[in-house]
Amino acid sequence: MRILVDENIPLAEEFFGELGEVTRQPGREMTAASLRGHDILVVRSITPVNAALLEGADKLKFVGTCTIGTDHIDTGLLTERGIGFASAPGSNAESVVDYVLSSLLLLSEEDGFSLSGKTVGIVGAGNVGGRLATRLDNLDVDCLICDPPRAEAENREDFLDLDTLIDRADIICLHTPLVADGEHATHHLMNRQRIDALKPGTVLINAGRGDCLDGDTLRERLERQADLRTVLDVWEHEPGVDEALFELVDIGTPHIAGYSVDGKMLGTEMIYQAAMRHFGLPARKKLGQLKPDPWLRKIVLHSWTPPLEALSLCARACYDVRRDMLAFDRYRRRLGMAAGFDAYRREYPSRREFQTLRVELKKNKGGLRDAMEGFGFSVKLGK
Ligand SMILES: NC(=O)C1=CN([C@@H]2O[C@H](COP(=O)(O)OP(=O)(O)OC[C@H]3O[C@@H](n4cnc5c(N)ncnc54)[C@H](O)[C@@H]3O)[C@@H](O)[C@H]2O)C=CC1
Ligand SMILES: O=C(O)C(=O)[C@H](O)COP(=O)(O)O
Repeated sequence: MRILVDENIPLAEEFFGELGEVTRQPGREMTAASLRGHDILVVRSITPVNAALLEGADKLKFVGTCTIGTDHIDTGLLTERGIGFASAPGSNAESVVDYVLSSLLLLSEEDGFSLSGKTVGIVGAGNVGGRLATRLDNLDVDCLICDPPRAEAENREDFLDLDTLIDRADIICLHTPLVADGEHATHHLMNRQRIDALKPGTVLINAGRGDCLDGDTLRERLERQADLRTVLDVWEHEPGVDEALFELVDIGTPHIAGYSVDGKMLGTEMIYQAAMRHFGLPARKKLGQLKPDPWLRKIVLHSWTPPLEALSLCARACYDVRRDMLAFDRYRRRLGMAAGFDAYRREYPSRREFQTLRVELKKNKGGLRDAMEGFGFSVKLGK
């Protein structure tokens, strides 16, 4: 078999090599011509798998995307053409939650607020939003949820509509998929009326999809009144991000919230397993054998540390969003926005999830253990 794989997918040779020849290509350069003769296509979010690309599907039997989002895939067309398909739901959800928590820690340090005094509104409570709610809940942070599809399916009367959530929350986190139409469409879910309704001081985070938020309107609001705190990992028209909006946000990163080593490698493994199922073959390779050890395995807190100090110490040691903000800024100054956006993602440095870090506590009191576990670290009580 011949397998065409995006250049930015780790362990593709290790997983897919047993099936045949693996060819790498930058995702934005994949065309019908490059697809010809391939049996399997493995992509990331930057490759639209649509009628134009599938012109070259002369032998294609299976498409996998090593991502959670599937808005770049014409799944209906794949079904019509009898081509198997799989995505990697949940693969990098922990990584996105780490990103959001690191951003919140940074803003809380800069502005001198405590997360425990804030109400966080989560829009889209699936794998990412649901895990974020659990971790915040563990820290006794009040969470409000807006997720109309789940509210309907599960009869959840405690979920709110988006306008009520905007009215009540101090921090709003968008984790919706991009859905173009239908009852629960999310294109410009944060539209002019909702962006104008944001209270001064609101923290707005978008780590879902850029098109879920009307970027021009947000830019206009920030130009008019610099009274919001904004964190954008996803943008309209990536990689050609609006420079003026980028300059105005507090934390701006190039769609890397889900870029932990753990999340990316799990995505590859999930697509490998799905491909093997599709072809009726045994999936013998396991990620456990292939994943590198984290650079930092353990932190020992020798004496009691106030929980918030301990959290930010360990979170920063594991993943600090500042690294991505500063590095991306350097890349875009050197290469220009679009080239810098893609180059930083391609050369992304190693990053491990909070759950890979073991925190050893010599003394546990004042809810320290609960706070550390609640934040996602694995905790051991030492002697
Ligand atoms: N920035 C990044 O690097 C990453 C971004 N993502 C994006 O985040 C999205 C969410 O990821 P998951 O939580 O894993 O997906 P998921 O499919 O597990 O959850 C999405 C949730 O959004 C809800 N939803 C759908 N329409 C809605 C609406 N109109 N209003 C409110 N809620 C709505 C769904 O009911 C579902 O519970 C992905 O679709 C992807 O686009 C995912 C991973 C990494
Ligand atoms: O999983 C998703 O959905 C994502 O948004 C990816 O983590 C983003 O990575 P790329 O596919 O754009 O490299």
